[in-house]
Amino acid sequence: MPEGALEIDRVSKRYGEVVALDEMSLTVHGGEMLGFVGSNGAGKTTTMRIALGVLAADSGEVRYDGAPVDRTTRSRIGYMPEERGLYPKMKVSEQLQYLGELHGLRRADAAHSANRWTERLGLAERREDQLQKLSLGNQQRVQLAAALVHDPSVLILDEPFSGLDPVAVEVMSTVLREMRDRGVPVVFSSHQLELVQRLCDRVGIVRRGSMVADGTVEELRSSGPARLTVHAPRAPADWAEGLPGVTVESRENGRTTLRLDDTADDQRVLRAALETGPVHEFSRERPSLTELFRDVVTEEIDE
Ligand SMILES: Nc1ncnc2c1ncn2[C@@H]1O[C@H](COP(=O)(O)OP(=O)(O)OP(=O)(O)O)[C@@H](O)[C@H]1O
Repeated sequence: MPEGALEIDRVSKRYGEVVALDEMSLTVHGGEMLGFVGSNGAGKTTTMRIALGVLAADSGEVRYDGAPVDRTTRSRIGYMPEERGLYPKMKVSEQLQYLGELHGLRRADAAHSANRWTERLGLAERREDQLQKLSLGNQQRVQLAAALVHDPSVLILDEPFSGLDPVAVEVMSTVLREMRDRGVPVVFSSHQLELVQRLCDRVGIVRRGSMVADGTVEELRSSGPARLTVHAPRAPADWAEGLPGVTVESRENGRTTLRLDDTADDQRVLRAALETGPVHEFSRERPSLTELFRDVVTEEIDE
């Protein structure tokens, strides 16, 4: 059972004047699924391509199981590129078998694995079709099969869920969870934050080529600002103004939504609300991953 971690250690990369990665670091442990999120151009694809070795870093190191990734370990990686790089005119099963052999499987094992994955991913009926005759969603399933056909020890997937229908999303999610449960480190990029929040053990948020937040969804959520909803129907409009660490986000029908930073004291807020009359609701919520992400992106725009 594969158990090694994939480590990306202070990797930097420039394209001419453009700094694509600036000391990017991330670790995915065996048996862990990491969601890699960030705005367009933040550096996700560049990181993954460097991890796979199709692109060279200017500095930094990529390790698997403690050792720098070399040709042998590279062949143990299953990769799903963003620009789906399969042969349009080749038949599905031939293509998968060929890729399996390219990764070192014997012909019979590659054929067996190609059959197994096409069956598993609902492509059994399409094995003899040219890839280009398949719908885009089915082509994507073939791409996943191509990443899996050699039974990889590491899985790196660039936006594997984009453009998939809900059934295909479930198939993809189940397969990725299974790989994770078998001890494989799984990392995928996505802009579908609810899906990332639901599936991933850990999330890394990347901004301008560096990791700016990394942790379990719960850790990230508890590190972000809390939100408080207070229903005090008799409170005047300005009741929460001037409370330290508190920003009023909205107010509607006597219900005020407040954002609390680390210096805010929620009990002081409660006392201030009670001074205005009855308080029917006082509930504290942590931000969703979408809100955290928006905060990071907003900071980027503000700078
Ligand atoms: N071949 C290239 N030549 C020049 N600049 C590039 C090249 N590839 C990427 N870049 C630049 O590097 C930066 C990082 O791009 P990258 O594709 O890694 O981002 P990303 O996070 O994957 O974005 P997206 O979510 O849009 O896929 C961007 O500024 C991009 O314009």
